[in-house]
Amino acid sequence: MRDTAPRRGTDRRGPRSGRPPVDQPRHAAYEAVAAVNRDDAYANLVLPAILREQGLIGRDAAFATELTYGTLRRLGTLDAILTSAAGRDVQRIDPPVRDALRLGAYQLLHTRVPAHAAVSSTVDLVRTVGQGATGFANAVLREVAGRDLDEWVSRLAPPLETDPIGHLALAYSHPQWIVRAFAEALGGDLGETTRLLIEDNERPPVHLCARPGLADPVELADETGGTPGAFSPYAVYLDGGGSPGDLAAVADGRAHVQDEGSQLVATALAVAPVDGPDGRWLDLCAGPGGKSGLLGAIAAQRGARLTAVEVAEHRARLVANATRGLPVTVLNTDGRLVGAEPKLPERHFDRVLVDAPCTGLGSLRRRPEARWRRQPSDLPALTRLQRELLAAGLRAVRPGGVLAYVTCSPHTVETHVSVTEAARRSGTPVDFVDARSALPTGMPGLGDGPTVQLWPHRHGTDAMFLALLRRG
Ligand SMILES: C[S@@+](CC[C@H](N)C(=O)[O-])C[C@H]1O[C@@H](n2cnc3c(N)ncnc32)[C@H](O)[C@@H]1O
Repeated sequence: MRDTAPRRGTDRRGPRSGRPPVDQPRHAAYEAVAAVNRDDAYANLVLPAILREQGLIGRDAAFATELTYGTLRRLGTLDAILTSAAGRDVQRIDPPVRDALRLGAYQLLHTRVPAHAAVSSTVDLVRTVGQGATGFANAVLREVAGRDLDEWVSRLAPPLETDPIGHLALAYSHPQWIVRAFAEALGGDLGETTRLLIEDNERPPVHLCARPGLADPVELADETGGTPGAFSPYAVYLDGGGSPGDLAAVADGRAHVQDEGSQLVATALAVAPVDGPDGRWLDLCAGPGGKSGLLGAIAAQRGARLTAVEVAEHRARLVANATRGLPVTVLNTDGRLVGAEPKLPERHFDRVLVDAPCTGLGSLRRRPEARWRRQPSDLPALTRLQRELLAAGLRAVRPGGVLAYVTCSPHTVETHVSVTEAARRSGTPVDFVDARSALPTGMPGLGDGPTVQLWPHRHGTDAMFLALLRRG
C-alpha cells in the first residue's frame, strides 16, 4: 500500500465555505491530536481552546472530547494495529495522515460509530490534511475494520502466559515499563494490574472539595446535582457534563476541583496527632494549590497558619489565587532552602507536607498523552529532587511534629524507595506513623501499612501514595 505524496497542512473547507467535507467534531479532534503529537501540546489545554474557537458545545463537544482523549489513550494499541493493517511501520506514515488514521481506527474499534461512517469520514479528513492519500487511508481502515479489538489483540499481542507484561501493554495501551511498575506496586497481582489498566483508559470522574467551614458537602451535592463522596468528608462527585469551573461554588471559592485521593492525603496530614503546639503548617511543594486550598481552609478552622512554598513563579501565583481569603502565606522560593531562607527555619513547623514532583503515573486517567511522554529516564532526576525536598521537609518539622510525604505516582522507586532513603539519610530520628489511622475508618484496600497506596480501581481516586513520618 502506498500513500502517494501526502500534502501537509489543513486546508479544511469548513461550513462557512459552503462545502462541509469533514464534520466539525472530527476535525476539532484531529486538530487536538495533531497538536499533541506534533507540538507536544497538552490535550487538556489545547482541546478546550479548539472547541471554544470552533464554537462546539453539547454533544459535538462531547464527541470531539471522546475522540481526542480516547485516541490519545489508546495510541499504543492503535499504532500496533495500524502498522499491521498498513503493512508498514506506522511511524513511516506522513504525520497528518497517521493522526487521521488513528482517529479512524479509534472510531472503528472503540465506538459505536458505524464502520462505513468511520471510514468515509476519515477518508474525508485525509483529503483535507494529506491529499493524495485517500486510497491508502481507505484501504488501511477497511483492513482495520475486518477484525474487532479482541481479534486484533489476540493476533498482535504476545501470549499472556509467556509475556504477561508485553501482553497487557498491548491489550490495554500502556508502555511496558509502566505496566511493569504498576504490577510491582501491586505485589505482582496481574488481575489487579489489569483492572488498573482498564480504569486508566476510562474517563475520570470530576471530584469537588467542599472547603471546610465554607461549604457543606451534602448541600454542595444538592446544589451541583452531584453525590457526596465515599471517603473524603469534603468530597462531592460530579455527574459529568458542563465545566466545573462554571459552578457558582467554585467561582466564589466555597469549593475547588480536586481528586478525592488528594483530599484524603491532605486531610491525613491535618488529622495525624502531634504533641504540643499546632499552629505552624508548611506545604513545601504547593503549586497549583489544591492541597494548600484544603489545608488552608482546615487551618482557618483550627487557628493555624499555612506557609505554602512553590518554586515556579506562575505556579506560586496560582497558589495565591487558590488560597485567597485563607490564612496562607505564599513563598515563591525553592523548598530545599529550609534553614537558609529566613522564612523557612529548621525545627519550626508542626505539620509539613511534601507533595513532591513525580512522574504522575498515578493520574494517567486525567492526562491522556502522559503515558507516552514519560520515560524511565525521567526517574533519576525526579527521585533526587524528591529526596532533597524530603530532607528539607524533615529539617523544617519540629521534634514531635509530623510530615506527610505524598506522590501522585505508585512507582515504588518514587514512593517506598524515596521515603525510606531520605528518612535513613536525614540524620534525624524519624518514625513511620501508620498512615491508615489518618484515613477514614473502615476505608477498604489500604494494605498492611504503615504507608498507604490509593488506587483508581480500588478507591476511584488517583493513585496517591502517602507516608506519615514523626520527627523524634
Ligand atoms: C506534585 S506538584 C504539587 C501539587 C500541589 N501540592 C497541589 O495539591 O496542587 C509539585 C510542585 O512542586 C513544585 N516544585 C518543584 N521543585 C520544587 C522546589 N525545589 N521547591 C518548591 N517547589 C518545587 C513544582 O513546580 C510543582 O508545582
